[in-house]
Amino acid sequence: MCGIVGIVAHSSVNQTIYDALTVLQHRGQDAAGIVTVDGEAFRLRKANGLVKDVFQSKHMLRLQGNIGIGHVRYPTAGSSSSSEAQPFYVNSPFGITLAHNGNLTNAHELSEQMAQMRRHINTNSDSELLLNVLAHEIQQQPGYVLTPEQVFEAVTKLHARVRGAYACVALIVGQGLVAFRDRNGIRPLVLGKRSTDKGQEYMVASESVALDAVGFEYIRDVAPGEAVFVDRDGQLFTKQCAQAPQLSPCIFEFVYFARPDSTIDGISVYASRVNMGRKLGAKIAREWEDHDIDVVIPIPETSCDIALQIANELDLPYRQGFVKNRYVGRTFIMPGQEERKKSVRRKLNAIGQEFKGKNVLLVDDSVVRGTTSEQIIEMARESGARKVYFASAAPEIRFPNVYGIDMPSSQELIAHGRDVEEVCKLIGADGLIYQDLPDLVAAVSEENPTVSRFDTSVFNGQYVTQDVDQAYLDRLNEDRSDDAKSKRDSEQSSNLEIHNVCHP
Ligand SMILES: O=P(O)(O)OC[C@H]1O[C@H](OP(=O)(O)OP(=O)(O)O)[C@H](O)[C@@H]1O
Ligand SMILES: NC(=O)CC[C@H](N)C(=O)O
Ligand SMILES: [Mg+2]
Repeated sequence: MCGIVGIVAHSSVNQTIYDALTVLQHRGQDAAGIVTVDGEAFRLRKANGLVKDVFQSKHMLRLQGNIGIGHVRYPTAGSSSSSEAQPFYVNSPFGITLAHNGNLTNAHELSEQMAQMRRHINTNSDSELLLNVLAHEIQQQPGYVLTPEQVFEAVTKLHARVRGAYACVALIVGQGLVAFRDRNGIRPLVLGKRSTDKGQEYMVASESVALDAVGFEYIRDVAPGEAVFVDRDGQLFTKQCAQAPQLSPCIFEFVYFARPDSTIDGISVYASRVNMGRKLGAKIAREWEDHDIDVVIPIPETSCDIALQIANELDLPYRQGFVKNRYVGRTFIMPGQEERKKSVRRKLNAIGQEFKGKNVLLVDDSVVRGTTSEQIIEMARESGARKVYFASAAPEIRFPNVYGIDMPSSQELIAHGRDVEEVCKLIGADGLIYQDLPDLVAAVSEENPTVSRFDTSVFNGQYVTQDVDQAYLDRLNEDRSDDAKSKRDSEQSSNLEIHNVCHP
């Protein structure tokens, strides 16, 4: 996952974009970048690292301008090299820079098309390809000033070429800011506004929490397939640019990725997690009628709201048995398995008295590779737990994700090719229970019944773009499994970092 933000304001945007990125940090910890337009020049700062480390005062001072975009990255294509940090830039037409959340499923095809159009792509990032497709389509529009209709036509043509998941924001020098969401609306994107003495200001962001943090008012979610254009005079234009759009948001945003205080497509992430807890609690009461659980303990941080509701359902005490080190980030979105493994014990520590002599039910939002559950169960036993049961608010994850979550290889998923008993044994639990998929879908859609379809591919292998076949998944596995990545990243450490934009 990645986080994106774009702002058109009447005063400097550098600090506001920075602040918005800090509340989107949970979507990507690998790299961060901001581009502003200062007169006719782009100002860019991007590098590997967290927002607080990438931007020092000297960079902020150079990021002048009233219009800008930002990105936090969690790589799902290409490498982790800083040269693939975003936003990406092309100098023609006008000068365009783009930030992308998602993952394209026809990158190979696009790469061939770009070569035929004699457009040079310097990295393996699908986002660089997407920018070049946009640049190509804008290039086809005549004149020196782009009309909103021309921008929308370019996005319409882009939708016709590009497949997969993409929520994007782009700046076009001298023209304005354009943002768009793929025809399935797989990744989230919201639009907000702020009134000032000088007039209206607009902002787009991955999650509504970013609007809240910087004092923008939520207008609405960008619709699937829709494009938003804020021109150089600050006027807002919107248009549906895709054929047969159908909202199908990624359900994993609600399970894990998004912050609980965000609302996505009219669904409160927090409320959906409470519902997940209610439904899973009911299943535990039903299937483990004679259970001997003494206490419910969450695995911080994402599962806390879910576990509290399970405790309520089962009429059991809820205890914070693990303390989270607030200075360690999210484990699952770390780049390699070694790092992820080490991070669990650095991040979580048990409070002995909550475990000693007790039968505990540990609750997590999901079990993906099993990195967390395996170690956490071991820690609970080391702390004296008598029995350790485990509940997952998401069903078994058995299929790769191709839309912006780095789960490229089914072999790395602990539930792939295994039944619940086998997984239970592997993670070392005394009992394991998963949420059922219809219950998960109901938990989320209850909050907005107008959203009837979700991408649930990691659970059932049904990909909403309908273009993902075994050959694609095999190639993904070859390109991006943990082994392939570590080999490639070490080979590419000397990747040329070409940033032909004013760089503070
Ligand atoms: O089975 P695994 O491969 O370990 O992945 C699943 C775990 O990873 C995530 O936690 P993470 O530490 O990333 O973030 P959190 O603090 O938001 O829970 C998620 O909440 C699970 O705890
Ligand atoms: N997680 C994402 O949204 C990743 C965006 C893009 N595919 C990249 O790898 O940079
Ligand atoms: Mg977690």
